[in-house]
Amino acid sequence: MEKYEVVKDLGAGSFGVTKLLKNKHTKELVVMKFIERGPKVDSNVGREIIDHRLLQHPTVVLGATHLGIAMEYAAGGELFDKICNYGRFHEDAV
Ligand SMILES: Nc1ncnc2c1ncn2[C@@H]1O[C@H](COP(=O)(O)OP(=O)(O)OP(=O)(O)O)[C@@H](O)[C@H]1O
Repeated sequence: MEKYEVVKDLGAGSFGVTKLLKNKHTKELVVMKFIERGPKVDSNVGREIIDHRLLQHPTVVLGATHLGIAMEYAAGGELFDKICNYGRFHEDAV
């Protein structure tokens, strides 16, 4: 993890916090979801890892205190907002 610097916190979900990281050398952006090791790592987390594997093979990092799931950065904003705006656009068109 020393290769990366935190750009910003993206948000927090039921399991942990998600941060945007930048590789200090290549400048590549990556998203990492940090889940504290312990009881929170349950079958729901397992399902999330399987879901990510179906989309794109994730890098799962096991640290001393946290489980990390690395993802591609989706920079286009919130999917929820896009779906709501899509619905509004189609209502207006009718
Ligand atoms: N790959 C990503 N690229 C860009 N933003 C992301 C990415 N993954 C998560 N985020 C942002 O981080 C926030 C928190 O994500 P996280 O996966 O921790 O929780 P969630 O999916 O919103 O909630 P829950 O885990 O409770 O279903 C998201 O709402 C989203 O705004």
